[in-house]
Amino acid sequence: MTQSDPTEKQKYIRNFSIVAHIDHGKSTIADRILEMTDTVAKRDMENQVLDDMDIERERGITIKLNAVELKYQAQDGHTYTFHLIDTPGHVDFSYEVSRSLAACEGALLVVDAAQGVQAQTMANAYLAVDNDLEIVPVINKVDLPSADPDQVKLEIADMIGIDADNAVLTSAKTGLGIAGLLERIVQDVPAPSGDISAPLKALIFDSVYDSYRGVVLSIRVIDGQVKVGDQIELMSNGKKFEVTEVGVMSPKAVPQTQLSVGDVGYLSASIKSVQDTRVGDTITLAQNPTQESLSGYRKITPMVYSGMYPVDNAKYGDLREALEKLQLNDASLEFVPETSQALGFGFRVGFLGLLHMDVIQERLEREFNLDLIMTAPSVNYKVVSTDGTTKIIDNPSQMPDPSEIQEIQEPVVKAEIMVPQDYVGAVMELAQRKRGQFQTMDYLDDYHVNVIYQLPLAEIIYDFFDALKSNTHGFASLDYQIIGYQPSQMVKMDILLNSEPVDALSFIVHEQFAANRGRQIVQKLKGIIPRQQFEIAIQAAIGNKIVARSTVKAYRKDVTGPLYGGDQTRKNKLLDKQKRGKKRMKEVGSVTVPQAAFMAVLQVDDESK
Ligand SMILES: Nc1nc2c(ncn2[C@@H]2O[C@H](COP(=O)(O)OP(=O)(O)OP(=O)(O)O)[C@@H](O)[C@H]2O)c(=O)[nH]1
Repeated sequence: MTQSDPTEKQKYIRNFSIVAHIDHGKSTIADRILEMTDTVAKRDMENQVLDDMDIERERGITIKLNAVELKYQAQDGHTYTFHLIDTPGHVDFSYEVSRSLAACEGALLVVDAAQGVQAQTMANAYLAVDNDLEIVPVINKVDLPSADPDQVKLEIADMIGIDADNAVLTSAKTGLGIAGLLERIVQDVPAPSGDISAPLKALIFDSVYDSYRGVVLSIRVIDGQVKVGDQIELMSNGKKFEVTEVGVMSPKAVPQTQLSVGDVGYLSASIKSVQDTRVGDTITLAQNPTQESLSGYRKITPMVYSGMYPVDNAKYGDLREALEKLQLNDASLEFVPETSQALGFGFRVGFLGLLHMDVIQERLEREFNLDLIMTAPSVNYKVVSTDGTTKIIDNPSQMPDPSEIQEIQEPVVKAEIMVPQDYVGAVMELAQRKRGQFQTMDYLDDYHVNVIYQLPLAEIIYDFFDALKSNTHGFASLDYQIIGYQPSQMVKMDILLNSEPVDALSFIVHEQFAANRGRQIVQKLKGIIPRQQFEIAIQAAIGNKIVARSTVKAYRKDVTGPLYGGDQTRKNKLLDKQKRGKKRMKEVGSVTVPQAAFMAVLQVDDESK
């Protein structure tokens, strides 16, 4: 089959992403671009228009990728259609980056002029290179007094290996350089190369659930075209649907009659089940299907698992529905039903990291109005039994009896820590403490070192990143990937309340830290579990061996007791607070256990005794 010439429209399309290390200014650059192309009227311009979820605004981070269409009148007199796809920068969300890159021909690689190249700059640049994208280096925040664009150019060349002599210098804050950046997009990013006369081939790179329209897909048309009334087929499962609406985001949804080769837009087709659509899947026409689907995205597997239980057991169905809806947007979110003796019916949920977990929990509570109890996050372990079988365990309470275990293996990561040479000692000390094994150390230029360690994932997911930042005054950056499993001396710690083991409080810990962690957790729980009308004995045990114990004395609680006088508003406030706190408590046997107890294991410090 010969490829037909690109259409006139196609020649003037530019599809690009913005990639960067966190906080280097992607969202602000996107805002300026929207403003300069009059996509958003100045008066409607809120900061970071693309970050439209409340949580994103509040935390100032981008969680979901967003695609927006804008028109740009270039100096050559033509009007270009830009599709800008914003991507998140946090290490937890790097899978979103790879999804959006597959829909583009180019990437703006944004680097902070004061901070220079960081670990995620490199990781994202490599993803862009893997996707054969044209990279436009952008050095942002040149308004900062500490900006050193020439140094950053050298870093981009030395550390990433792309020519940065003609990098675009911008200040997204003042708007400086943004006009030049728009021209560079026209010149450097290639027009999409697909074939309009070929059968439809479109990539699903995102999806959201809308209660009126059903599932709304974000798509990139690679070949052919699609219009309202077409019968489409999802190539992974053969399911067919009739298209009810296609359009572009500009940045609000604007319906169109069709989407054709090179376009990035949305499509809805009365798809009711959130299970039917898979991000990374290919859409084609049922009548005239394409022969080959696009190569899917790399499969993303969760790193951390946590139990999620509704405080009110009657909300189990609501929780399932809410998780299903979130999963639609989030290919990496996994969940299966699980039961806990202590907490009742809930789900084991897999996350990419703790930030991801936090965000999901917050969305469930805010958007779906659910009160949840979550158990401490855990990685998964491979357990080789004495009978030779191997099982994957992602819930500590399912760990078999020690007498049946031949070996426990834990996931390990290759961690690349990029740091100025002065801090190498601090990094090594931290990694060593976290059971790391030194691999290699490379000088990236005269000043930056890439220190490579093999580290247990369990040590990395908790506070490693924060500890790394504080030990290096914020200069270190981290990128990691799971490389396999290694045998480790892990043990399961049980927590008993009044001699009854509480399954949801068990955790797995390295033998070396076990006794200390047992002692600390018992102390923590003593502070967290409120006094009740009877005494509560708290014990930590490995198998039958009790390693620590403590007691919460009986007490009739009256939070307003210590308040003198009759300040009723203050009293009411306290009572209100207590009532709200109650929502996140669970009766475990006869003991009332607050949410914080299940997360206490995250707060213990293996160093302090
Ligand atoms: N001085 C200065 N500050 C900037 C500039 N561009 C962005 N900032 C600030 O840098 C911070 C991070 O900017 P964002 O646009 O949120 O960064 P991001 O890369 O999108 O971050 P994530 O969405 O969290 O990945 C914000 O406080 C911005 O106001 C700039 O050119 N100059």
